[in-house]
Amino acid sequence: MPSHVSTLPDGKTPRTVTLTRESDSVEIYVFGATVTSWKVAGQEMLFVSPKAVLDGSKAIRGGIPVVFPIFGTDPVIKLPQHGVARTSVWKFGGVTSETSSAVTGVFQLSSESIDPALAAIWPHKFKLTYSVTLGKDSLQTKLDVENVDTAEWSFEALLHNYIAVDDPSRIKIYGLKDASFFDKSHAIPPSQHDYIELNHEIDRVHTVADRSVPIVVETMRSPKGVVRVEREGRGFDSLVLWNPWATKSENIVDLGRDAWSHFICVEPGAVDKSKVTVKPRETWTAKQTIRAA
Ligand SMILES: O=P(O)(O)OC[C@H]1O[C@@H](O)[C@H](O)[C@@H](O)[C@@H]1O
Repeated sequence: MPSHVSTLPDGKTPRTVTLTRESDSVEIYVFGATVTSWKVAGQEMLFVSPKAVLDGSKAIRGGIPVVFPIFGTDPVIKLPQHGVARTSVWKFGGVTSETSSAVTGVFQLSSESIDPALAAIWPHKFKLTYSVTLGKDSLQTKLDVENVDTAEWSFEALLHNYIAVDDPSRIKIYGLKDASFFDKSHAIPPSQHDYIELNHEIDRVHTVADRSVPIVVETMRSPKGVVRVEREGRGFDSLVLWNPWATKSENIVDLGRDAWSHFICVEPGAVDKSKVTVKPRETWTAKQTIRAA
């Protein structure tokens, strides 16, 4: 069986979907369409906080939350931080493709099914389709944003990957040498190398001109110690790096004391200067593939 759906105690409402192929698997909560586990030959590649809230009352701390239609907060659009997608219940549209090398599950969210209070703040009509494909040593997630309204609107979107690492001060991140950035934390100076190393918190929004260059993280784990994040399509021009380090993580209630030392967020997106405008009936598509080696 390529997929398994677990349900809430009523026995009917889907809670998680698990896709499997050979000894690999991916688990997705319908709450937020949040990927909460990706295992390659049994090894977990993503971080989920031991204090993550999984009952649908709060965005899940870890895995791959989907950020839409704002990134961070917006002084004009008064939506909650990172928007509505990560805290809405998505519909599982089923397994749409299964070959010997990959299996794909699809999730949908439309403006009609978000919290009416949030829809009143951001009243644009949209359809999101999120396709999760488990391949050999790879996880691909594709986001389609369709404007089903009568006027154009703008949005930000981002895939907030929490990549599991053992010690963020030992990792190296390649692929951002020529990228411009602004640093929300103003914590670390630009790297003198062709990689980024961390010894402090980081909260940086990069604009990446060349999407064909993958972001490569040497996680120093074993056996799969290299994670590549590739971006395809016209969509993801931004790349955010985030880790709150010890001091800032004290204020994050669902993170836990030392949890900051087990992840680096590597987040492809279309945010800030790369904000997107879609016309009526237009669909914007962006895709990432994460590979483990
Ligand atoms: O705590 P949240 O809402 O999940 O956000 C976590 C972080 O997400 C990052 O993408 C932002 O750049 C950070 O500024 C933010 O703190």
